[in-house]
Parts: sequence; structure tokens; C-alpha cells
Amino acid sequence: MTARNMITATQWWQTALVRIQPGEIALRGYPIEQLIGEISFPQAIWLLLRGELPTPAQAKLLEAALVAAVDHGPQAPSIAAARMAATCGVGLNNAVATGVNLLGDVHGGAGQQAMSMLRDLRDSDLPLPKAIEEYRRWHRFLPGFGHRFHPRDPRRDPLLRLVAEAVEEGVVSGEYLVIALEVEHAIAPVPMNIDGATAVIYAELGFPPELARGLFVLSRSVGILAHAWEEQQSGARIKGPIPRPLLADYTGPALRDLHDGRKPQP
Ligand SMILES: CC(C)(COP(=O)(O)OP(=O)(O)OC[C@H]1O[C@@H](n2cnc3c(N)ncnc32)[C@H](O)[C@@H]1OP(=O)(O)O)[C@@H](O)C(=O)NCCC(=O)NCCSC(=O)C[C@@](O)(CC(=O)O)C(=O)O
Repeated sequence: MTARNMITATQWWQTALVRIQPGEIALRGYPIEQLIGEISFPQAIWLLLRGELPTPAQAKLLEAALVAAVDHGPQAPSIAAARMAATCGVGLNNAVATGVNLLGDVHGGAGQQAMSMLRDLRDSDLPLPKAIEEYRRWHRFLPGFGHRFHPRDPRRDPLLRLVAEAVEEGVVSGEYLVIALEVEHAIAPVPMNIDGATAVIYAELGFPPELARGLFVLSRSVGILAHAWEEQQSGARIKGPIPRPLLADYTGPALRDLHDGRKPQP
């Protein structure tokens, strides 16, 4: 190792998030003793992710998005998977990880794509209706819209109402709200879903698209944990995806004899 590429132990991990010394924990420069009991969990999330404390109005909007996505019952594949895992004798952390790992582009992770779409539409040189038309030529399903279960996602209206209020109060600009509503208008009657509505909030608050997914996962982890815990407490063992008397539809060949038409083996 040459002197040039030698690094000291303190340079190996570099972080601007937290200062740890014996007897000292400081988040973004604030001693933890001052933060405990003083700031809310959403404020702590914002502080770590963004570097500064949010205003109370910003924290309220972030909190609303986090609360809205917290749970969607065992109909949500991520919750069902966590509950199944919890009956298999794995630890609670493994059950939670199983659920979290199902959050992808189609289920629960569409917020990131929705935010990228809203940004692309904002940055397009085309007038908004034309930009949406162009986007639709390449994407059959627009992220953040439609729901396999709810004709109208009950989380949409209260979230968008809060954004509209925040626009009126000058907390956020409203540019992403306008774009998302225009998209919704273009693909009517398919309404915005939780991922779309929270993408509007995260975009209005200035988070990058990747964090829309990260924050959904953070919020949904609470529901996943609670479901895994509930299932574990029930004492159920090896619970499968369908009740025991029900069988998966078999679509392969009919039963056949391995020895039919074959010479008996010596
Ligand atoms: C979600 C779903 C697959 C549903 O499909 P569906 O099966 O109902 O739709 P289909 O029957 O295929 O479509 C019927 C007609 O509407 C048209 N149509 C539908 N969606 C359209 C759309 N986005 N853009 C344009 N057009 C659309 C379609 O083109 C067709 O038109 P046509 O061909 O003319 O007949 C679909 O929307 C979709 O991919 N969305 C984008 C991805 C997305 O945002 N994912 C997040 C969903 S939230 C979530 O994951 C969190 C969750 O809520 C989960 C939970 O637990 O469920 C939780 O909290 O955990």
C-alpha cells in the first residue's frame, strides 16, 4: 500500500448524519438529549434525510403520507407474505424483511416511478397535455394510478386535500399537484392511488424519487411488523397462502405410470 492510497481508520466510514463519540450522540449536529422529547419521529426522519429540521407544516405533510401508507391488511401481498413467514418459526425481523422484499414496482414501490414521471412531465418541453399523451404512448399503466382492490383509493382525497391546503398556506408550490391532477384527468376514470398521492407530497416537499419508495417502505414496515407480530402471537404454524382444504388448480399432464411402455429394469 502506498502512502497515497493509505486511509486512516476514521476516514473508512464518513458520515454527515451522526457524530458518535464515547458518551455523545449528535444527529446532524444536534445532541440527542435535546432531540428526545422535543422533535417528532417525522421530524427526525426529515432531519436525517435532509440535514435540517423541517418546518412544522412540512413535518405535518410528511407525517400524513407516512400515516396513510402504514397498512393495507392481508390483501396486500407484502403483509400476507410477512404473516406467512411469521408462522414458519423465523424471527420477527425475518418476517418483516420477507414482507418488505415484496414491495416493488407494481406493489407499494410505484411511488418512485410516479415521482419520476411527474418530474419528466414537469421538465418536458411539450405543453402538459401533449407531454402526458406522449408518456402514455410508451406506458400502458401510469405509475401512481389505479388500484386492483379499490375503485377509488380512500387515501387519495385526504392526502390531496392536505397538499391543496399546504399550497394555499404557501408551504409548497403545488406544481406537482397540478401535473398529477392533469394526468388523472387524462386517464379518467382511473383515479390516483396511495403511491400517486404520496408521490405528489414527496415531490412537493423536495424529496428525490428514490426516497418515495424508501419512505413508503419505512411507513409500511410498521404495518408489516404489527401483522407479523399478530400472526406470531396467534400460535399458527406453517400457514400457507390458501386454507388447507383448498388446492391449487393443477394444469399439468394427467396421472401416468412411470413404467408404461418401458422395459422393466433388471
Ligand atoms: C395497480 C394496478 C396493477 C391495478 O390494475 P387493475 O388490475 O385494477 O387494472 P386492469 O384491470 O388491468 O385495468 C383496467 C383498465 O384500467 C386501465 N388502467 C388501470 N390502471 C391504469 C394506470 N395506472 N394507467 C393507465 N390505465 C390504467 C387499464 O389499462 C384498463 O383499461 P383497458 O385496457 O382499456 O380495459 C394498475 O392500476 C397499475 O399497474 N397501476 C400502476 C402501478 C401502481 O401504481 N401500482 C401501485 C398500486 S397501489 C399499491 O400497490 C399499494 C397498495 O394499495 C397495494 C394493495 O394492497 O393492493 C397497498 O397499500 O399496499
